[in-house]
Amino acid sequence: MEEYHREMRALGGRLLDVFFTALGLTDDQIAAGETERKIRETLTATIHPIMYPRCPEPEHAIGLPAHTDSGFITLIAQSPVPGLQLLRRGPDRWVTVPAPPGALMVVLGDLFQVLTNGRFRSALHRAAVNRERDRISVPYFLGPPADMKVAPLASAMPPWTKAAFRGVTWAECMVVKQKALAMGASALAMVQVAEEGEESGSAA
Ligand SMILES: O=C(O)CCC(=O)C(=O)O
Ligand SMILES: [Fe+2]
Repeated sequence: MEEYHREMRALGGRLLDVFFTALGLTDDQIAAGETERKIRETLTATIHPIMYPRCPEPEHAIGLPAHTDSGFITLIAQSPVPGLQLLRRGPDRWVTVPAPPGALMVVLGDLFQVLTNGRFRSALHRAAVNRERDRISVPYFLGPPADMKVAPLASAMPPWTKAAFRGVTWAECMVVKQKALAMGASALAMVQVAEEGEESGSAA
């Protein structure tokens, strides 16, 4: 288990660097960037295995309702039974993710959207059940320590853009999410910085 943690955390760190590179940062900037380094070095992980039993009426059931994850990156290992679905936009439709043996699914979470000032978006996903086979999914949630404030990275914002989100901790993000759920609102909209002339998106 310790080895799994070590390897998955290291993979998470490497993926963060891949995304930082995609944002336009050079290797030197990634190595020298204090926030980038802090984020990589303090990554915390939670494993939350789920077993979805086969279901006689899958069309009337859902394994896990539509949601976005709250952390930075989720790495999902799953039994070779498809069930994870992603919402594809325009036209909106649920797409089932293939489940080849040994593959890991990478899902971006809300705090990664905040960190990259919306340049990478958290993915709305859900889990369906099926009639024939049980399915096991082992999501590995990577995020910041619960009390670290995550705000848009300066390196993710070209000089002419403003921060679209205020700083928020993972713990606060979960509270905002519960509030959003109760109000039928979007959690990210609640931590969004209002444009001039707009009402504030504060959760308070
Ligand atoms: O069943 C799955 O693969 C998805 C699990 C998931 O999205 C979650 O636990 O947040
Ligand atoms: Fe999820």
